Amino acid sequence: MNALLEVRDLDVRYGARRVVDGVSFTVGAGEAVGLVGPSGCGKSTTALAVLGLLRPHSGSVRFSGVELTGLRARELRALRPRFQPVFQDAYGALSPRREVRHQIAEPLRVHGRWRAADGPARVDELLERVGLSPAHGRRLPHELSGGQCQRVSIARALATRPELLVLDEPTSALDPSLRAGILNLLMDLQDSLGVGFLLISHDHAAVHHVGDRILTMRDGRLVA
Ligand SMILES: Nc1ncnc2c1ncn2[C@@H]1O[C@H](COP(=O)(O)OP(=O)(O)OP(=O)(O)O)[C@@H](O)[C@H]1O
Repeated sequence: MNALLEVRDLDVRYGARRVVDGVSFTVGAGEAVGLVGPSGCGKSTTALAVLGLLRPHSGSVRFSGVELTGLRARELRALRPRFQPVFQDAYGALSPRREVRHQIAEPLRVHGRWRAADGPARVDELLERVGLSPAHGRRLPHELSGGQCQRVSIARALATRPELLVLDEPTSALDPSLRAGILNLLMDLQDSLGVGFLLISHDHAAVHHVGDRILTMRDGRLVA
């Protein structure tokens, strides 16, 4: 399997404090890799560095062979359609006053891929892909459940047909009854779209459910 994402000797510090210490791992094309560990061990910081949203002190993050550390914002933006984040607080990540179909379309507009002729059908297809219907697209976020909001976030992340999703605690804000639905959706998307995942969670059961491979982090280091 080709390494889609290759992280080598990642070292991230907040001021003098080293929070990620020599972390190395890969995610292959279409592979689901789980990153687990207790609260505060550095998982979210690793995710931010992988997404290019936080500059590491040292180390390398390569996506599809391209070194992300030190890229200019414009260069990173050009790659962004290929790897997309999904965060824990799906409701907070959505604008409260816009119908969700417009929010799903947003990455297409931002990256110049929106076409009036087939854009709306593409949004409906994305809604169905995540287990919602086109009618859900006409709702505002507060008219959806937490699980449905997370599905909208995932649909939006999929709009540009990314090869990798970086999901940081995507089920932690949800009722246990809704968690399994989202985890099953992720496995279904991996099968049907071939999209790879880096799935970050403190919930071992969730990550074991979905991950082809599990990385365990403690105090900023990978321990297994
Ligand atoms: N912006 C920041 N400035 C300073 N310290 C930070 C910052 N963000 C996180 N930290 C600290 O870095 C450490 C790692 O945080 P991080 O959020 O990466 O851990 P985590 O494993 O994702 O935990 P959680 O699941 O609780 O978010 C924690 O001790 C945290 O308090």
